[in-house]
Amino acid sequence: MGYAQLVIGPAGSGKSTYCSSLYRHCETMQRSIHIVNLDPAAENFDYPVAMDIRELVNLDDVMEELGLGPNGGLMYCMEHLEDNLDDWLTEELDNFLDDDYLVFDCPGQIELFSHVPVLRNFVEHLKRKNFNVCGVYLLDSQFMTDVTKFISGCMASLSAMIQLELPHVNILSKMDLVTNKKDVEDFLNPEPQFLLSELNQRMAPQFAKLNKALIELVDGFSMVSFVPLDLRKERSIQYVLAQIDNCIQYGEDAEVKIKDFDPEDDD
Ligand SMILES: Nc1nc2c(ncn2[C@@H]2O[C@H](COP(=O)(O)OP(=O)(O)OP(=O)(O)O)[C@@H](O)[C@H]2O)c(=O)[nH]1
Ligand SMILES: [Mg+2]
Repeated sequence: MGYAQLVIGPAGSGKSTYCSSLYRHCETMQRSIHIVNLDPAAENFDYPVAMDIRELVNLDDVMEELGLGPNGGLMYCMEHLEDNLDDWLTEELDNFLDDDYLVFDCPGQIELFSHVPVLRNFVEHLKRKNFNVCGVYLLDSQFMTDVTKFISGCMASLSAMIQLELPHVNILSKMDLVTNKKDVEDFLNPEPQFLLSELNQRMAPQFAKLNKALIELVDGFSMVSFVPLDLRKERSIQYVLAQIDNCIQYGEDAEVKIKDFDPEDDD
């Protein structure tokens, strides 16, 4: 049984930064973790890249040869990945051990969840290869200070959740940039009733019924829950990781390994 996180979320939400911080955290904890780059447009990495989509397909070549722009080119690359699940991906996964923990750093294009089944098929492939997979959805805390942005963030996360049908953890990234913690705390675990009244205040009266339906939808999918992440704090990274590990039932085997270490060596 392998373990995997699929790190998704809008462009610039902090996915790659999260991956590199997670890598460093696990290094300190003497815990083995492998970060995979699934973004054909990525150029600089702060983590050792254990597997790289750019070895399969090159975005610059695709754009030049097919006359595509950056987004069309990226979609082509991802569809190329989808066509190569059975050969390229299977071969690459063979390089890992049975109980390895992989973290997939994905591109941020929203089309990947709304238009094409590539990530869904990618996940299905991982499951067939015996991976326990968790969707880790990052949202930038900068955009979480009022109810309309909160709802639109929830809807984007929900669309990923519905497409992928994975255990799903929502993360509020870049908490170090939040000056007024109270503004954001309102949205970490809000009461549906609070959201509805905020939304009704913001929008014209004719939207009242729609607002109610939206809040019920988001609440019904248990979406209204975000784990804050402050990368400056080891504790915060540890907490987020524990939530995700719990989702993919990573732990029992790991405990055996931790016992192999001499606790005296740790501090
Ligand atoms: N202050 C702060 N900045 C962050 C944090 N995480 C990411 N950033 C910054 O936000 C920008 C985008 O971060 P990335 O990690 O590249 O975001 P991404 O989601 O991988 O972006 P794409 O791959 O383009 O979709 C960069 O300038 C980062 O330095 C954080 O926790 N705190
Ligand atoms: Mg990135």
